[in-house]
Amino acid sequence: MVKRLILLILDGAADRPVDGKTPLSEAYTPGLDRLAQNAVCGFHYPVSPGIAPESDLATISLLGYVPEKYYTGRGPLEALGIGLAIKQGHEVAFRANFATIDPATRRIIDRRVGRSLGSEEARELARALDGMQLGQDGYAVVRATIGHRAVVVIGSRSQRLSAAVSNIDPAYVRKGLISEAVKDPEMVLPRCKPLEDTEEARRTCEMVDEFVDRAIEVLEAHPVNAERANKGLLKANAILLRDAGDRIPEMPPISKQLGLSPAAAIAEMPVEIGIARAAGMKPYMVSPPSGDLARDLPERLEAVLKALRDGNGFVYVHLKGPDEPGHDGDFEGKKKAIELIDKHFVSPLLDHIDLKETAILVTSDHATPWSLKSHSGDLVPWMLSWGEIPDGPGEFSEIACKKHGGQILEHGWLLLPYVVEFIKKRAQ
Ligand SMILES: O=C(O)[C@H](O)COP(=O)(O)O
Repeated sequence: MVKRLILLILDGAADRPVDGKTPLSEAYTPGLDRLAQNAVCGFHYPVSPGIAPESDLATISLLGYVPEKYYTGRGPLEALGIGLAIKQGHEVAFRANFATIDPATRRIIDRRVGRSLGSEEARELARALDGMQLGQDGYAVVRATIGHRAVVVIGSRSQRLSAAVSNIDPAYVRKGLISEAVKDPEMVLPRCKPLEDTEEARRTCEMVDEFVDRAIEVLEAHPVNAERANKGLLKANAILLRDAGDRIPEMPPISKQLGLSPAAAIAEMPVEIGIARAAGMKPYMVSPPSGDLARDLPERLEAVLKALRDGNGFVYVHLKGPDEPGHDGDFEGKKKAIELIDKHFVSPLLDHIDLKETAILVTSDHATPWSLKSHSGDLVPWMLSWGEIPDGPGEFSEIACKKHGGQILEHGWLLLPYVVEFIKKRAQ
């Protein structure tokens, strides 16, 4: 009988075959191969066919929550992940990126400052922007998170604001509350557009534009950027805002949804920590990604083992590794990230669990094809490994799961119910 289920999400690991190969299919993964001896596998569209989701939307869907019903934007989840409360109606939270632009033309040179901004540098820059006064009684709260990433809250002391505003980031376009990755975006810093015909949305856009414009001046003049320029590094002289939201999603606890409790989460990025909190999971905190997977993964593994020892019936694990090389068009880097996760996480995990009692569901939140350098709406493979399953595909990849033939799910939110039902039926 399954006493516990581990959901392992390899961020961005899924890919689009080129010459019949993907980083997953080419990676050396003895741990995943062991899981694939006793497994079923298939595919899912993380949200719905044709949607190239961001990680947060895809993860909420994969945890079994229908986005149209629960999703309220990435900004509030990033804020929740770092313990920043939002005053609903008077504040709007955004996911932000420090970026490099040409201030004269507003052309975006690099949306992530070349992934070269240290978290301490980002904290100094955030401090220079935090508390900025906007309009009559507006303000900005700015918190750096990991690397070039940040959370920005735009607020007004007396007036109501709205999250129905466009992204100040061309890489993701807003369609209602969700954002989708844009293929070959025009890399120019846009102005904010209200997405509803209300005074609140117009007012919020005015404050967003004022913040973004004044941030360029402050960042251009900041000593951190003078130092970076002297070292020949890209300046972090702009801040991109996206995925506005004005409230935390109200989601029923996942342990109730699954009938597996209690529920725990091991996640590296603020947004997934925020999702875990919103879903009623206990986060087992780990240090932020250092850029060295071999150094970080043992700590992640230890946190998972502690969550299992503590008696959690559902453990959600979200490992960031493969996504960034996918965004950077780096096939070898993505393959290497998968191999390191296998070597330092999956393989040693298997030495500590009994697959007769612990089932493991491995998947990816979305595809980040290295050939596209962005998220895509491609089908994503999933694999359920459990000792009671007599055989399996023998390896975990888009190629192997296609050959093995398995359930294709139109929406990611169908996956966990399908897996729980599969286990129940087989256990009878
Ligand atoms: O790495 C992240 O924070 C996201 O998953 C991708 O966001 P980006 O496109 O701004 O890097």
